[in-house]
Amino acid sequence: MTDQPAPGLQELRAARRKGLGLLVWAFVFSVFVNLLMLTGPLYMLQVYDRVLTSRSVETLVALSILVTMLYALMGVLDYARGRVMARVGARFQTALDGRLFSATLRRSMNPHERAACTAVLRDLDALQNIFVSPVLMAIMDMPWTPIFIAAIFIFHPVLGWVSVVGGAIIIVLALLNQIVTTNRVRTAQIATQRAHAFAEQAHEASEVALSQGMRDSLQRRYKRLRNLALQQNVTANDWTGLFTSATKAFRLFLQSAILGLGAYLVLQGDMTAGSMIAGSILLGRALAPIEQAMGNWPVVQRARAGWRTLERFLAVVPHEPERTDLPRPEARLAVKGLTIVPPGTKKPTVRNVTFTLEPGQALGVIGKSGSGKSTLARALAGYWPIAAGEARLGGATLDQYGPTLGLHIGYLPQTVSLFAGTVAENIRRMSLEPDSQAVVAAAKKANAHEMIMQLENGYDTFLEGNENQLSGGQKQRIALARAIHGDPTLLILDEPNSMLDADGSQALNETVREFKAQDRAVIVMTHRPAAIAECDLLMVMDQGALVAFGPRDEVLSTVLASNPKSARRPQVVRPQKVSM
Ligand SMILES: Nc1ncnc2c1ncn2[C@@H]1O[C@H](COP(=O)(O)OP(=O)(O)OP(=O)(O)O)[C@@H](O)[C@H]1O
Repeated sequence: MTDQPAPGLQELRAARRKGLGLLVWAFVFSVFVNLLMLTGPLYMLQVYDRVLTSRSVETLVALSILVTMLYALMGVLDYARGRVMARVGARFQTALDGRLFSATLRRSMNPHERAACTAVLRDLDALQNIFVSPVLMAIMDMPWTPIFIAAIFIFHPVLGWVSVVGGAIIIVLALLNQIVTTNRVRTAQIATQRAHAFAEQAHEASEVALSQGMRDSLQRRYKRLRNLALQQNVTANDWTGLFTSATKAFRLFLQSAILGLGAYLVLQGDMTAGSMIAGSILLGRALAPIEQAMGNWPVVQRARAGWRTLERFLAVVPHEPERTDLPRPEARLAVKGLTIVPPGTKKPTVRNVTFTLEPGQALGVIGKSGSGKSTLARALAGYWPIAAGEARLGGATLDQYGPTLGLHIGYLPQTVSLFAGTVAENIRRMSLEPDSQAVVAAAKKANAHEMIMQLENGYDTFLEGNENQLSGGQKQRIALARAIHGDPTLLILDEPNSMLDADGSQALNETVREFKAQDRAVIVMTHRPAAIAECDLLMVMDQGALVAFGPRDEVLSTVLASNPKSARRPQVVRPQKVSM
């Protein structure tokens, strides 16, 4: 825990350091690759000044064999450098993948942040991408630019100075490129992300989109977003392209200018023809990294923007504190003054709720739509944070269990989500360790076993996430089996029979009965009378407050049976253990 870097910038730097050893190797390869870049100019120099003057074929052959070998070596080293850089990127990505996934998962509980969470994962890709793009290698080659230009000075000082001025103009173009395009590229990226997010949302809601005649409207909205993104991308590309082309043309011109100037100096007898050709080639090599970096500048800008976003994102998601594993708790739930504020909002939707649930009891929670039942379920399942008050399971607060809370609580949310995987994998909560016995036992308790056996491949039927071949009731039964899997101490079921038929409902009640018999506890949030058949206690909620609590029949008769609308006045019946 103590050796963990601080969230945010320190984490990113620590991830970058993971590849430092390899980066040193890439740099060493770069040194040799750049030295070998001198092969071409030196060959020219020798051919023009030695071979052509001596007319020696043997020298030409010997030089050519040497050059072939040197180029082959350069190719090998350049390839090795590329391989090493790809691995540097892989190390960086691996160092952050797990932490980022867990951080985005935690932030996803706030619906306003979900799109940003997906975007952050893409930011990591953009950062990893820079290691495999040619731009980083071009940056590694840049320190050689002044060395190559210095070598041109050896041929002739005039050529050297022309190269310096030419190089300076190219650097000014590169800086201008950055100044002019940075904001434009960023705006274009944001617009593109918005269009992608909209498309994803539309795909998820394809059922309603296609059945409610929304296709054209959605398509028009998508096209509007795409056109906006396209316009901005085209503008950004135009500017980048302008600078890239200007640089390329100027570099080619400069090479020819050096050649022309060199020819003049040769005519004046100030230098040899070989130096003239070698100088021109050397200038090309000196300026190539700048040109290459400019051509790939959008990759750098994207990565820089990604780095900043990741830094900000990780800084606000602390590391999960390491917790001492607590033993399996007793099914005693003590809730005191519980107030819950949904993530991303400020107003509590459940206020000051107090109650106790003993082992062997089942509690039904009823109330009008929007009264706070699901909010309570989410907080008790450890999904939403508790704003005030506390909830203790077996004497420990929920957060003291850390991630192991899920082992002790089985939670069936109101909206069922299944993952891409087999039925068995879904029931065993996507664990990588198969445990067929526990899976089948959970499915049997959830009355899902027979239904699963009817599927094409039984427990090994592959489900495509939420959009799969199952009916609503079938999904609910599999999700119930997932909640029961691992024999949790407390079972929290939010509208568990909203999609079940009479048999399913009956089986659910049997499961609740079995849980109670094993001295565990169950909480059922529901609108349906059938779901509270096994409940000993009943809680009535209204506008986020507990308005009645006590033995089921007492609460039903005193609060609801008389006048459901009067349920606003608290009529709390003291909790007590109901004899069974
Ligand atoms: N993610 C959220 N962000 C902000 N407010 C929310 C969120 N989810 C629910 N609420 C608000 O919390 C209140 C209680 O909602 P909740 O879903 O807990 O009610 P419920 O009793 O379960 O309703 P239903 O019976 O319709 O499922 C509502 O006013 C709702 O608008």
